[in-house]
Amino acid sequence: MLSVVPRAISVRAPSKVNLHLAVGDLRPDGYHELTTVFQALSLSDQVDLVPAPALTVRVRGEGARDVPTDRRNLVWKAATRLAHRAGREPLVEISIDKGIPVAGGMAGGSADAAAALLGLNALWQLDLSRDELAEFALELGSDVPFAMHGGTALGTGRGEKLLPVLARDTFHWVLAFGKGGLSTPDVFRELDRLRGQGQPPKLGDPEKLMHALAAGDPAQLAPLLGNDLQAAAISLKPELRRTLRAGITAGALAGIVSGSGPTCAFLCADADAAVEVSTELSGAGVCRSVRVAYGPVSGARVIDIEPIVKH
Ligand SMILES: C[C@@](CO)(OP(=O)(O)O)[C@H](O)COP(=O)(O)OP(=O)(O)OC[C@H]1O[C@@H](n2ccc(N)nc2=O)[C@H](O)[C@@H]1O
Ligand SMILES: Nc1ncnc2c1ncn2[C@@H]1O[C@H](COP(=O)(O)OP(=O)(O)O)[C@@H](O)[C@H]1O
Repeated sequence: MLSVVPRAISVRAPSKVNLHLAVGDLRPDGYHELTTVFQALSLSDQVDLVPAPALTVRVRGEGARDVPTDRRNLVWKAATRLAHRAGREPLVEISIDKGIPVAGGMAGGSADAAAALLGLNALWQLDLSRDELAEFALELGSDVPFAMHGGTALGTGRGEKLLPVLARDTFHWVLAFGKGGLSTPDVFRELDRLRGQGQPPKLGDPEKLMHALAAGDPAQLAPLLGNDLQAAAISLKPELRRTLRAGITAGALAGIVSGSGPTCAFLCADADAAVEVSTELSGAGVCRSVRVAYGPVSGARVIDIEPIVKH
């Protein structure tokens, strides 16, 4: 009998932007209750997995120097936990090609973790269901379940309770990467501090925003984008104000800080407008680099399997 065993697997892992990020109260477990609308974007990392004599993580690309290659890397955690569950050693080399900015509020580490879970499930032929993988995903981080899910989704709880949201057509974005990153816990802590002083006001519910998504109308969506963490990110990095202004001056419909920042995401009228905004923003000297992207795209997906056929 012939059986096909994967020799190497490549997984594409998308970034995300929070179109709406309402932060509720701090819970006893140290997390905040969220109501968020995620959109998965075409800006991605690629994660390649190949059997190896020992667990090894390699990182290249955007911000690679700032990414740990030991047990602190989320893919390392994904591999050891999945191997433990399967009763085997995590003998795999994981190579990450980063396109997503590190500590940029675009969930790059979460994307890689989701990719590793999906890729190892295939490489080790574990046959775990999406629901079983989702449990591992949440243990690795609040954003990892969405990185597996993709598309456009409403997230509640820590952001892990996901419901798909209808988004007609494709939305076009320009992303301005910040100089340096921001730590997610620091930004949540700063929001708690600002709220202790009585500001900023909290976002309402995302109902209107979801109508605009269903209509596929960027002009209708633009004024409804909102992020409770934005004030905290700006408080820690005041130069973000200039970046946000520069994107609007360059012709974007709206700009927000992506998640905990410091990446700024600008919604544009269409693909041509996004290219124009990105060119102008690149010349404005208000950020480290600029990319165009579109969404929604699917969650982490196996894009290539190199098979060994066994007799
Ligand atoms: C803010 C968001 C918005 O999508 O993304 P990023 O901007 O970081 O990408 C997420 O909530 C981040 O998710 P993720 O980066 O996976 O965070 P985790 O590792 O789970 O948590 C890191 C820390 O962030 C804070 N945290 C995170 C999620 C949450 N619902 N409440 C929190 O207070 C906690 O201090 C926690 O210890
Ligand atoms: N595979 C990974 N890619 C990027 N960062 C990682 C990874 N694994 C662990 N990290 C750590 O997680 C931190 C947050 O990274 P990242 O997911 O890129 O940002 P954010 O939480 O802002 O979306 C980084 O500073 C880095 O130390």
